[in-house]
Amino acid sequence: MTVCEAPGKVYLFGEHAVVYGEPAVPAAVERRATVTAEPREDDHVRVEAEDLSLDGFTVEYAGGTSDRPDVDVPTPLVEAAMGYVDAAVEQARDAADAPDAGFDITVESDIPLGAGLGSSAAVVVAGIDAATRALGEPLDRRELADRAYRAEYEVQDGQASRADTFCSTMGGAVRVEGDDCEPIDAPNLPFVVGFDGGAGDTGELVAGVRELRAEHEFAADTVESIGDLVRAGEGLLADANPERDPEPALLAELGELMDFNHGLLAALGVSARSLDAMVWAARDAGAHGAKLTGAGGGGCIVALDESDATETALSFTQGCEEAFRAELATEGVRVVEP
Ligand SMILES: Nc1ncnc2c1ncn2[C@@H]1O[C@H](COP(=O)(O)OP(=O)(O)O)[C@@H](O)[C@H]1O
Ligand SMILES: C[C@@](O)(CCOP(=O)(O)O)CC(=O)O
Ligand SMILES: [Mg+2]
Repeated sequence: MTVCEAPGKVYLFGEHAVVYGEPAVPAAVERRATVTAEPREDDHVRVEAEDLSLDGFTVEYAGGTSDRPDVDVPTPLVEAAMGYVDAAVEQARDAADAPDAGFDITVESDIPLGAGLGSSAAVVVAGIDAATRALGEPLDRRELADRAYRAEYEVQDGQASRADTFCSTMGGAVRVEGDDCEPIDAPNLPFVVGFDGGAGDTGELVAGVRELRAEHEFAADTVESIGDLVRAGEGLLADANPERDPEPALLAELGELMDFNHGLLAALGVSARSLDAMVWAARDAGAHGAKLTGAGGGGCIVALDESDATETALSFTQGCEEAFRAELATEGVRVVEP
């Protein structure tokens, strides 16, 4: 039995625009998906996903065709859920040159689903790592990140960047621009997350931006402007001392860029009333800046605040179901049981 866990992430800046080749800076946070992989005698894959609905469910299938789950879960949820685990298993089989390998897989996660914290990437990264290790063919981190990206790319119909999967694999803050992915030295930023209890459909939201961008030059310009602000943000991070707590002036400047980034994402149609409400609650509470994180449509916002004011204000904000401090996960994917 092999167990691996991989972190979720917040976007400091650059989601959506990163899909079109602009740079983005996500940072891994200490909320993890844990995947257990146990090789089987046959070629079946049995998946237990405890967190996918109130009751969780178990599904067993061979060669990618899902049987009925054990409990009553709507089929689209099962299909949506199985997509990522299925793609991770396929990548592991391919990497280990074991096309008929079967597994018992268990997924547990404290990353809210579809909320912009990269639960899909964490499940795929931990899944491929656990399954390849279970077959005695561990991958180095770069290859693991690459295979995890390919899995997300497939499930999201060719609409995925390398940002989430690279960040979850490496941990810490990273910079992604097209195929170019590098860890960056960043100071420990005081992230506060607000979660509206809901989710957005990543594929649909990405497709919406794609259409807007194709239709209007000003939407394409908006995407480019996001790239410009990411470059400005990177410059600020590069000048900061990663060993020290960030200076108030740095937080103020990063916060201003986050506010700007949220405005541009809202212009691209991916915010939501609940996300805007949480962003404003954070700003009113004195956060340096706040923005939605991830695909949007519902889910999470991220704010910068070293005091407790934002977390407290969010916890009293109508529409915010959970507010928490998100510590930087300096370690990416890791082995819990070899
Ligand atoms: N605990 C889990 N168990 C199984 N699958 C999961 C789990 N968490 C996330 N997933 C998969 O990831 C999908 C959500 O990914 P996505 O829509 O990209 O949102 P995000 O990555 O922002 O959380 C879920 O529909 C499911 O397929
Ligand atoms: C919108 C996007 O930039 C980020 C999606 O993040 P999440 O899956 O919502 O956590 C898509 C991508 O980069 O693949
Ligand atoms: Mg995702």
